Amino acid sequence: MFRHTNTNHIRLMVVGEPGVGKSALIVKYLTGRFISEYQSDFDWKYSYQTNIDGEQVHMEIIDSLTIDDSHIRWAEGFMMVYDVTNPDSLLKVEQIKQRLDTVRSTKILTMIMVANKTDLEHCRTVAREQADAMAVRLSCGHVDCSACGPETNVRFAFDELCREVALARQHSAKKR
Ligand SMILES: Nc1nc2c(ncn2[C@@H]2O[C@H](COP(=O)(O)OP(=O)(O)OP(=O)(O)O)[C@@H](O)[C@H]2O)c(=O)[nH]1
Repeated sequence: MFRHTNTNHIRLMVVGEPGVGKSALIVKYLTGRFISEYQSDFDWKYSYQTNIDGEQVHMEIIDSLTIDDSHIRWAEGFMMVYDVTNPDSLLKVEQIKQRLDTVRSTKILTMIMVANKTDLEHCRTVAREQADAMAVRLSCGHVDCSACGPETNVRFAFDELCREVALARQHSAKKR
């Protein structure tokens, strides 16, 4: 899938209400480790090389405290994170989507919704059906994750977003 693109350089942004586990998910993806308390007084841009579907991919990932317009224009793919124990964080996803739509000239956004903290299933207050319905409304994938659980789902979420970005590039290249 990636070989049809001009470059395997992909720019991602992870967004969501404070405390949903954005930094924890990124660090888990990059290092395979869960860091429970993460100092987050700054915006961070990570650079990471990995192999997806047999191809080398170089990605940059922004973990931002504030959702800056320049970052929204910079990113090609958005990971919208909510916390399954915090219903407000799900509502925030829709608000952020509206913000992204306003800042971007196109309504077609490459994004994935991530339900984080699924290790706290016993504390879940977000109805799975409500979140699934939102993912359908926003036309995006929806993945369960836990930054302190197995690495597999976290890896799947980031890799899947990269695949979506590569697909979106192919579609826009065909239109030209
Ligand atoms: N149980 C559990 N706790 C998590 C998980 N992910 C993150 N946390 C905890 O949630 C808290 C917030 O995590 P962060 O990664 O700092 O969240 P954030 O979204 O980056 O927060 P801001 O930087 O404030 O926007 C920390 O105490 C983490 O240890 C998870 O999957 N499960």
